[in-house]
Amino acid sequence: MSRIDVHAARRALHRIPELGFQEYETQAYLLSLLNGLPMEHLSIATWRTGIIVHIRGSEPTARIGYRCDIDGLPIREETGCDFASTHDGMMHACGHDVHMAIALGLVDHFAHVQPKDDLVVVFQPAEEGPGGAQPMLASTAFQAVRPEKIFALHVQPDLPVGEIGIRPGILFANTSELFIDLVGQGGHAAYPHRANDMVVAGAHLVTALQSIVARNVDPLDAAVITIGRLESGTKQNIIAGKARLEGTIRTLAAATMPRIKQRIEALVAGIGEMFGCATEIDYGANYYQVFNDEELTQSFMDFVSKRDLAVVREVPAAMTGEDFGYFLKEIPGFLFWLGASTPYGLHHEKMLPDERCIDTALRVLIPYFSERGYR
Ligand SMILES: CC(=O)N[C@@H](CCC[C@H](N)C(=O)O)C(=O)O
Repeated sequence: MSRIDVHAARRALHRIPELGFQEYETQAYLLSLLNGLPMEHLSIATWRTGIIVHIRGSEPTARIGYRCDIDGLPIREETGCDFASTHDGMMHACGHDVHMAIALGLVDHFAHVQPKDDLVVVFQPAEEGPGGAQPMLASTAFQAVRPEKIFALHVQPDLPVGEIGIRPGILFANTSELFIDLVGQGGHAAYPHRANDMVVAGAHLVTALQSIVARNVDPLDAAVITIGRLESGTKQNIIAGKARLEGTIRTLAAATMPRIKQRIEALVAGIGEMFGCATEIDYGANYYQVFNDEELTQSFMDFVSKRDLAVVREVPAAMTGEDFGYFLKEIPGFLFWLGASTPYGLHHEKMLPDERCIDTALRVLIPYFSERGYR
């Protein structure tokens, strides 16, 4: 019987990163492996560029979900590894190649060893944006096999292989993307008084935005505003008539997000007044916090520790975002960090998880699902 080599699959997937909702090659590759498995108790459905695998249990008392994400990032890879991205300017720099390999390992195992309960393994597109979880959750394909509990993981560069990090309650922040356009009047560099310089306006705005977290948010309530991209101008002696800021807002408390947005709107309106320019704000994709079901999380931590399957660390909440939060808003479950021992952080062009973490994840998850540890 054919088995999936999860390490080879991870390397193959690492070579072909694709952006959200464009994961066509990824989907085709995943399907080529999944379709080679014994099909006696397996059904495979697709949803856009995602895949939903339903594994029927032998004595089902519940339907349990496991979700991985499948998209890459617009980053030019600099790992120098021999299975580096072949897609120019794109990279699996957030570990989704590893996440997919683990999900493949689960399907492979349970295709050969039928689980007692039904399992639904979800390969979800567009986690990095614009957000695949919400529409996938609402889709007929997902609702047809909707699980009663759902689980996921994310690689964590800072934790060594063999460790997992988790906490009951909030683990990841609420997020909102942020896009701001400033439109003024360009002109000759030597005649600033006849133009309306959007480089200066953009620079003022980036600086002004820093005051929101510093001065409008309770210091005991964590929040972040990061501007990751600032684009303006075309040439050194031309005054720029446009500027675009792209960033993200993160808050641990859901109620802080609208307050920050109000302040951003006030500051952007102020910049419009100050520089006499038109302004536009777009909040792009918003992700709901990842809130781990407290009872399920605690019992998972005990399950893993008692069987010595991995070292379990209770970690603080992080300001990362994950649209898996939308699954957890509707279906109880949890997400945990999987130690991946790499010196470079998530979204870094040299980030390369130690792939032995795939074995840790399978060592933890296979008994958890087989023995119905979630009951
Ligand atoms: C785990 C991780 O790195 N997730 C991403 C999620 C992206 C959210 C959204 N596109 C945004 O930028 O706000 C993260 O950046 O935390």
